Amino acid sequence: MIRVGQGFDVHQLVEGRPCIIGGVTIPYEKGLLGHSDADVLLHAISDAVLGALGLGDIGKHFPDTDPAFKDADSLKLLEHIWKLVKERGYKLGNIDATIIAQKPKMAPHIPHMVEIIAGALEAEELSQVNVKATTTEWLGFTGRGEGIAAQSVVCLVKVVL
Ligand SMILES: Nc1ccn([C@@H]2O[C@H](COP(=O)(O)O)[C@@H](O)[C@H]2O)c(=O)n1
Ligand SMILES: C[C@@]1(CO)OP(=O)(O)OP(=O)(O)OC[C@H]1O
Repeated sequence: MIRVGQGFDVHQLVEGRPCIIGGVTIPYEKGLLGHSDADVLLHAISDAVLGALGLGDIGKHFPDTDPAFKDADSLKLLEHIWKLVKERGYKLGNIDATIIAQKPKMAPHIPHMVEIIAGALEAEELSQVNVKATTTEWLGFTGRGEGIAAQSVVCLVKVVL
């Protein structure tokens, strides 16, 4: 039995915030705005995982009106979601994700993001986690550097005992 989910998220780029993407703090003049640490990639992955199991979305589990999640570490939120996956008897098949950003350059940071995500989702091998980046060729809100988007697809596999 396999289950598939997809996730999409956007956060605004502003001055005075850290730029945390995929659990990695990327040196950049701006950072992502949100109630949590605004890790747009981990949010897209969280939504994909929740979607695969029919468990709603990240806002349902961690409301942005709840002070408990102010400046929350999105890796911790993903780890909590992963417990729900394991409780239901699933493990990671594979995950594919795309960061949509004109700047900063993601490529040097992607191997570190993959390691972090693979750790949180208890991947058996790093090839189960793929992270990509693309610009939008200066077009739209991402192209103008107003924000960063991310999307993800995840496949979960039922553990056979
Ligand atoms: N923020 C980004 C965007 C892109 N990359 C890498 O550059 C390649 C070319 O991007 P295009 O949008 O021109 O297709 C892309 O395949 C990524 O490897 C990046 O590192 N950071
Ligand atoms: C993560 C949460 C909760 O702190 O806040 P944000 O950082 O605003 O992120 P978003 O992707 O808008 O939705 C989920 C929120 O409930």
